[in-house]
Amino acid sequence: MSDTPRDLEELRKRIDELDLDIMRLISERATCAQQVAEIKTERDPDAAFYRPEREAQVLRRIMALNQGPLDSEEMARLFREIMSACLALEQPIKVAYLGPEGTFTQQATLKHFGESAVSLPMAAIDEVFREVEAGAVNYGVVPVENSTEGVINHTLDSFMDSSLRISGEVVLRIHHHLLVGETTRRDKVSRIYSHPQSFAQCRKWLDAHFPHAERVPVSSNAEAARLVKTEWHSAAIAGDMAAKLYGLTRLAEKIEDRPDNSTRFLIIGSHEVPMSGEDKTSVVVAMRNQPGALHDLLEPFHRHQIDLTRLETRPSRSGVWNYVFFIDFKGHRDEPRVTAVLDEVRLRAAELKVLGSYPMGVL
Ligand SMILES: C=C(O[C@@H]1C=C(C(=O)O)C=C[C@H]1O)C(=O)O
Repeated sequence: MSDTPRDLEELRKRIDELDLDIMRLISERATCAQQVAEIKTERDPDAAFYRPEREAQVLRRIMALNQGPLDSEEMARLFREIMSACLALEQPIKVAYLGPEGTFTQQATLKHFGESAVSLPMAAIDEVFREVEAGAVNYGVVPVENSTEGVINHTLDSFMDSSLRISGEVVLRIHHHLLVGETTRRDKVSRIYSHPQSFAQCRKWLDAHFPHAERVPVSSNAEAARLVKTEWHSAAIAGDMAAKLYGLTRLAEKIEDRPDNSTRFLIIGSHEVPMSGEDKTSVVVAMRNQPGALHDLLEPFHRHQIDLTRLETRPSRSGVWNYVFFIDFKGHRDEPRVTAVLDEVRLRAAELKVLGSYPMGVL
């Protein structure tokens, strides 16, 4: 490629012009979003500005129409931030997440709502639920399942007692690193801190590389990173956010045993979300303890050709029935075939609770 000063100068001039165009267009977009907010408030003074189904549609459209050279996910991420900033102009959205700061749940929160959201760390999953229930925040974010380690029971249990709805999902690729501080003697690492889930996700790597180091489970990856800061013989297994927050460096990168290791998080709120066109529904069903109960439950889904994406069983905490099933499937509760299935299941079940219909994760 020719790289004479003249070409460079011209390209930079063109970039300056384009930046002005982009700025003008983003400002015009922000003004439109402000006008949408005005119309919403005129119609209903308590209207929610944030519309998850509309945001999902905006991002899907961008991904479908993008022609490169940036890849579609990268392009959608940029638009995610533009929307986040437009929304914050009206009212920054407040989101409680399972903390502390620097956890993967915070990373998922920012991935879903963008950097302009106000994110508030909570000490436990039920605290996230409580903050949303109390109306102290607009939404909450909690982990629900990991591709290596399976379901996070605490989150499922919290849904049993809550009236909150699921209003979205976000899937995050989880990359773990072995992190050390400035004073760590790298050849003398004798203790490794992490969350038990992360230890489980990196078990083989640890057995191969640090078979003799003591593995100390702590309440979060971020807590592990915090502890390492002051201990010269310790390391932590944690992600990028925790590394950045505590100024740690990576002794080894991406040490998770499975390269496709990912965690799914749920967005919880108090509103029902209208159809976005590509939706999922989550329900919890209690069945009586009798032969064929699971077959009876699943048969209507099969007959109506509804795609199940997850099925979990939890022990019931009430004596009346023995099985509680958490089911995720494709479709929105307002679609006729979904309504039909739910009506049928309701007849067969001891109890059915729709936890929410929500857009399938886009980013
Ligand atoms: C502008 C709107 O409101 C909000 C802002 C959006 C945006 O910037 O595109 C999309 C959905 C809402 O969260 C809208 O409902 O269209």
